[in-house]
Amino acid sequence: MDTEYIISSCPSTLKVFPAIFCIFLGLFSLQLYFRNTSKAITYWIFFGTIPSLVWNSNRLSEWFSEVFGLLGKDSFYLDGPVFPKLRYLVTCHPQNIEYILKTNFNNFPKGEDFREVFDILGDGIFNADSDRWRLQRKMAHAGFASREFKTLVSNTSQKVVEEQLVPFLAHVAEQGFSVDFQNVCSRIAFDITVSVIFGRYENYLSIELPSHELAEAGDDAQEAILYRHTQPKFLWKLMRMIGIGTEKKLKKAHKSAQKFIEDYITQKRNDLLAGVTTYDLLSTYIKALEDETSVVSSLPKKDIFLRDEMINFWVAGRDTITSGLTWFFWLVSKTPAVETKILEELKLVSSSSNREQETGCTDKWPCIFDTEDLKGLVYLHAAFCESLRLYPPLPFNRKSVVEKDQLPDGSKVTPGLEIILSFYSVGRMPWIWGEDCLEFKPERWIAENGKLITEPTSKYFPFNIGPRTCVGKDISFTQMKSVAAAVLFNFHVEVVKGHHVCVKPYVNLHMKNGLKVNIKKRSM
Ligand code: HEM
Repeated sequence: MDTEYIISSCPSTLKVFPAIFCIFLGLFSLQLYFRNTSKAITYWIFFGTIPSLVWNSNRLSEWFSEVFGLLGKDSFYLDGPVFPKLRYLVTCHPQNIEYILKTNFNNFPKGEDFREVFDILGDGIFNADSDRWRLQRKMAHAGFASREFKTLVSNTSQKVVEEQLVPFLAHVAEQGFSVDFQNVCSRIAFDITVSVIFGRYENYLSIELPSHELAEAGDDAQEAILYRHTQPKFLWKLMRMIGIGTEKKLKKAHKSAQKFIEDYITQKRNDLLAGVTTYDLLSTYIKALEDETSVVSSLPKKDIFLRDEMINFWVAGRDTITSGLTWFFWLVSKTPAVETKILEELKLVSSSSNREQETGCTDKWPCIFDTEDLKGLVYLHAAFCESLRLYPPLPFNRKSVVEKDQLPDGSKVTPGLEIILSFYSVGRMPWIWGEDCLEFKPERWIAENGKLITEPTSKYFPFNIGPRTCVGKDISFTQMKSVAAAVLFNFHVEVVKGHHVCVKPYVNLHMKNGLKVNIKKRSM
């Protein structure tokens, strides 16, 4: 074919080419449509499953569970628009999850997409992969495992519960008005988290229900990040470039959070220079970064690292504890048999002879439990394991793929595909947890000898598993048990009749309408 011919036939080529392209696109989409459409999930011509994804974006966790249930299997693909190509594998298959998070961990990093969506976490541990992550993990592990830090966690939880939570609830009980318990949990989680990370008491839970710029920045950021999860990348990037909508809100929230944390860091440096001894995470990190023998001393841009790491810890702690507590109280309030057993256990601990001598707890109101008491609360611990199974604060995790691989259930994964691990759905499949999987049964976690069962970890992922297991798992139980023991023993929490509980579209699993409750004082 000579050049002259090509030029002379150009106008008709220009007409024919789009037509050929459209026919190809149509055939390809039809093939996709006929191959995949089922009752469980609709594949649309040209758009794949993206319309279904967008349609269900405000109830992703529930939608995934419905699709798994209808398909009767633990994995399915979500195909994006034909052009550009987007593909997800959604799975709740326990062996797949174990393979991705543990057995072949190195093949499934967080990846670039994760970092883009969560860019506000900067250089922090959640966004890190490979060697950089290993270094940060080592550092975090050392901080969380220290005896002094664990003591600080117990003391601060007890202090915040005694000085803020109990007086606040006593006030609500006296006034007789109803209160949004999710808001109470969010405020107490904020105060507890800020106290262990920054060594500060912000009194965000107090009778006046004050506003707090850092807490509000966190809420705004969550909303915008969820939007990024459910919209095509080009759309939110365009919004970010122009500075409109949720992206505008996110930018403001990010700046505000950074400024707040930078101020905390400056004040902490001054305290340390003045010789104040503290064991909160911020102090530990400042000291380590200044110590030339420390593993993190070689890190570049130390100030940015310090700020971003603290933002990561704060985000990691606050919203998970809020979610863990709120769903727990709701489940307990609607399961009186469980509440009775928790109270019996608390009564036993509160009236143990040693304790009575030390605190005289049975005679006085309110009764606050300390770390030693909490260790003995097996049934309460089991109740938390069970509520986290049904309502994991982080309902899913995302992973990318480095090399072509096949998962234990036979699903094929290739680079470019994103894998969504649906922790929420794992706890809700009858073939994984039994026909009674939707029932709240702490007994699932207690062996015949009365000890806690740890075996179901092969199908239990609320804290992740493998090398990236949550570093805050132990402190979470201390904090949540400390709050739950004090609240249940001293108050009766009753959900307002007719209040509708449903899941909020958020990165963390929160309640859309909050949790409206009435509080009454309880004397045991
Ligand atoms: C009920 C409470 C909690 C739950 C259910 C929970 C759950 C999780 C999950 C699922 C992950 C993995 C996330 C991912 O890979 O993207 C994680 C990681 C992490 N969690 Fe938690 N978390 C809780 C509380 C906390 C607390 C209180 C802290 C600290 C203040 C904390 C600190 C972290 C950190 C630093 C990581 C990152 C670990 C890494 O990437 O190596 N978590 N958590």
